[in-house]
Amino acid sequence: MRIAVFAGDGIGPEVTQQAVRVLEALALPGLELVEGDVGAAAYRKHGHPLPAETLAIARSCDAILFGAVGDFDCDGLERHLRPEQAILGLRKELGLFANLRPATVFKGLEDLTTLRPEVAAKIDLLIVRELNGDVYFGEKGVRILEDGRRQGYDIMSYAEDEVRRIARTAFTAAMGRHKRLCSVDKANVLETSQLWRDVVIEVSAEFPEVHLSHMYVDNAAMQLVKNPGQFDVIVTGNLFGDILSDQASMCVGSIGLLASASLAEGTYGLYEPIHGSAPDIAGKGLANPMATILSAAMLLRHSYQMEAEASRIEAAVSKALAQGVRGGDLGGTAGTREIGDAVVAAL
Ligand SMILES: NC(=O)C1=CN([C@@H]2O[C@H](COP(=O)(O)OP(=O)(O)OC[C@H]3O[C@@H](n4cnc5c(N)ncnc54)[C@H](O)[C@@H]3O)[C@@H](O)[C@H]2O)C=CC1
Ligand SMILES: CC(C)CC(=O)C(=O)O
Ligand SMILES: [Mg+2]
Repeated sequence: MRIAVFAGDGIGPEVTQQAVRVLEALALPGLELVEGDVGAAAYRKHGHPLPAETLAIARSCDAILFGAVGDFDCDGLERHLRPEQAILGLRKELGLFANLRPATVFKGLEDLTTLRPEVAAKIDLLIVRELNGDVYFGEKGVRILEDGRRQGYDIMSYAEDEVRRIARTAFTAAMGRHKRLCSVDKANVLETSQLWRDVVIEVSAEFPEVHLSHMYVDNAAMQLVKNPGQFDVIVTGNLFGDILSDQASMCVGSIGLLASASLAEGTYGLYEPIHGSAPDIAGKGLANPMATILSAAMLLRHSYQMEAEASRIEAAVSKALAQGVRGGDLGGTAGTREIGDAVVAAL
């Protein structure tokens, strides 16, 4: 088992350290962890947020455990040197096109979400976000118009094969759950979304057992708060999925709880919390590492088919929460290390 560990910036190293402790506590046979530099930390050391050495480590491993990148001090750098290019670059270079972001309410947290407990309690959804295309990877820049005004632009596009493969991932995920798939787009305004919708409908013919519905993204944002229990699997593009998953995190309690898997074809994957580097709390030992710990569980499940070990980690997180171990993000006082201790003890 050879796993790359890219901790990154801000709270990245703090939360990753706790996830590594949990992996080590499982005494997995042949576990080898290989650290690499990403983000602002890598830029300062190597002059690039995703150095060739880091990419080589990634390619030499079976999976990546990723913390977070981002540092407001780097916001003035040219875009290709900004810390966020590390995660975008890894996703693109490694063909990590399918981002799975599950959101469920842990027992005992129903009162701690921003929704009414009876609304939150029904949440058990999976957001399947396309990760290699959309406006994030289109041509972009700032140009000068004829009248001298500056104009920023980012091209949104999806090719049909890109939609087809993420749709298949989402339908397959729905088959393993409650067989309901909601495709979220903005087809009433965007041509990219109309093609998205047409292709998702084409792919649905391969999955006759799955009930497919469509929803505009603005309505989806509203429905996630009004009645999130209606969703089983949501499939959507890169930008909409990014936004909706942060929103879903608060529907279940905190962004410090949401894990993710970014998968390529096959078993290779990158696993990271959905949150960023949280500069406002970095270095203070306040970050909730549970999202990263749960990402390590997803790593064992998806890249190594270690279902028992993955479930063991998830049960330990659940137990720690049930025992009342709560970070500041959930209104508690437990620090990053203390939460890590509690999860390790609950394994
Ligand atoms: N995959 C990645 O590496 C991502 C990187 N970023 C980057 O992170 C930096 C900060 O971005 P923000 O928009 O502030 O998003 P953020 O997710 O880092 O933080 C948003 C808010 O949530 C809180 N928060 C996040 N994770 C938490 C945790 N584990 N425990 C407790 N509280 C937590 C933060 O303190 C902050 O108040 C930026 O440079 C951004 O580009 C943002 C999202 C993803
Ligand atoms: C920092 C970005 C590149 C992406 C992001 O916010 C995310 O993937 O959740
Ligand atoms: Mg995000």
